[in-house]
Amino acid sequence: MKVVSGQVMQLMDKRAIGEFGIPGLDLMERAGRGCADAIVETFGAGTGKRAVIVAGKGNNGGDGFVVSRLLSERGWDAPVLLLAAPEAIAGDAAANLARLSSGVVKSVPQGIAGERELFEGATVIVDALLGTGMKSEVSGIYGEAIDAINAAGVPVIAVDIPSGVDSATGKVLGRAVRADLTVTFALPKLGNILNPGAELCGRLVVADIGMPDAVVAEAEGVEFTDLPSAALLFRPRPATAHKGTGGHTLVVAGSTGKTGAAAMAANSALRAGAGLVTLAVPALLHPILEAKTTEAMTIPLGPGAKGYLQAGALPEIAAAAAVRDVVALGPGLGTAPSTVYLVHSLLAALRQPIVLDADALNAVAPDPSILLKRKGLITVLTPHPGEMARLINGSVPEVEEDRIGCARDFATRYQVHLILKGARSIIAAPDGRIAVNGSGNPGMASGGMGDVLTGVVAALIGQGYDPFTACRLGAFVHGFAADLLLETRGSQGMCATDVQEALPAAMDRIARTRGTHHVLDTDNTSQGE
Ligand SMILES: NC(=O)C1=CN([C@@H]2O[C@H](COP(=O)(O)OP(=O)(O)OC[C@H]3O[C@@H](n4cnc5c(N)ncnc54)[C@H](O)[C@@H]3O)[C@@H](O)[C@H]2O)[C@@H](O)CC1
Ligand SMILES: [K+]
Repeated sequence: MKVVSGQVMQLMDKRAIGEFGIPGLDLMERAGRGCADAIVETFGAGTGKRAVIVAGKGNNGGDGFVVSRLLSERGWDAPVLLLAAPEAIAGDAAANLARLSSGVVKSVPQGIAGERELFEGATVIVDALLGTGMKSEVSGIYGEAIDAINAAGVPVIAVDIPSGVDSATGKVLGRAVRADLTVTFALPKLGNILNPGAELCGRLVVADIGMPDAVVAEAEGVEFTDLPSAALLFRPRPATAHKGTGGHTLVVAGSTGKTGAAAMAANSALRAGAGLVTLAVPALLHPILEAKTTEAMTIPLGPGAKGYLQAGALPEIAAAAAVRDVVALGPGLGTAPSTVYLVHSLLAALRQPIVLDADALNAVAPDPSILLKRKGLITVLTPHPGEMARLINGSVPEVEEDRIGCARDFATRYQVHLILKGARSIIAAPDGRIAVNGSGNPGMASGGMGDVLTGVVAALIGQGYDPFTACRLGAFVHGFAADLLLETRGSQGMCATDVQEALPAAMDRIARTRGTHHVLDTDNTSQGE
């Protein structure tokens, strides 16, 4: 599903009105109806129900006026608190204000401090203060209103986006409404899917406001991977499948104390559908990995009694890689200088697709330009924010400040695919395409999860998925396996091997979801695909 910034959505609104002749009033009517429908669906018929609409002076407030009118028609009591003088309202919003019955609107240009009793006993508060037109930090009467909404102890429905959330970044500008449900229009905005905005939205519903398909198709945006989108990416196995169809993944991993990383990457590749997996490890650790793995084949690398890989292992690894479809490089490798040298040599020597993680990323970080030696080949990096910070010679806060920008800059500059991990992982392609992953939960904040992801992405590339799809689908499958575990086991104490074992069920659920509605999208099933 496509996701756009608020600014792009404003341009889309303009195109719909200017080029396609759709009256702005119609768009506003459908937006308000989408909200009113969601409210009635959630809270039921109107008798005795009261929605308090807190409206700002722009079109977000205009949507709120429509909500008031439509809820009144359905028997609700739907008073409006307008944080402006009625004369300050213009355009479509003014037209909708004029359609409200007398006594419904209370204009409070001085703020809502004296009006809080209106919230007492309300069924729901409708936040129609600020939408995509928010320009600056929220303060003054708008800030007080946001605080009052959050303090009321009443369910909150946000119109388009919780007021105070920047629709382009998901950041809170000063303060923001915490909503239980957000009804957004035509397409989600970036602020609806990026944290902290995503969390402040509560459940997200995308209402169809009749945006022309061409406007949606031509809008600049990013992809969001939810369950139905993942199902469209997923290719079920053909009936004639054999182990060759699943590809052969080579995992180069492990050092003393980190044999688990090697085992998880290999086993996760198998659980993600790799036909064959070979695990190449330091010879000293070979007996341990032989015991830890069953289906994976193993190669003991390098003579000598070192518990880590050394530069001399290059020819053996290159020979092994030459007859495999993809190489996963990094889990548990350690940072011995000879291992770092080996990683550099492998990057220059191997022609196969490589998925780099963990210590392989640390080996690259001092001089990422080594990645340019692989220009034209498939290279995937899967850094967490700490590894990403090292790759850009910056800090974690710098990475977190602009996760999309950071991932896109690195991917385009070094011509790699990249998964920047963390809640709502960002997937970036060398041509600048971006996807945001919609699966996963806080239970995944434990060691080894990255090794599982590496195995999954490598296995998908081995199965013939193009690298961008492998990254999108891999990130989704990984998070979704963890989401399935929530249903039965909760998030506390979730282990990476639990996620590894849940991968087949996750992929099965994804396969069976084909053709169903977007998780976030109850009103509009296929826009943006
Ligand atoms: N034709 C359209 O453009 C449509 C717009 N729609 C709605 O319109 C919204 C956008 O409307 P607008 O562009 O009028 O913008 P908003 O209604 O989001 O807010 C703009 C108003 O708030 C003021 N403002 C901006 N930042 C502020 C701050 N930090 N503190 C206090 N006041 C601030 C601005 O000066 C302006 O008066 C969307 O989010 C959506 O809800 C929908 O009705 C669908 C159609
Ligand atoms: K809002």
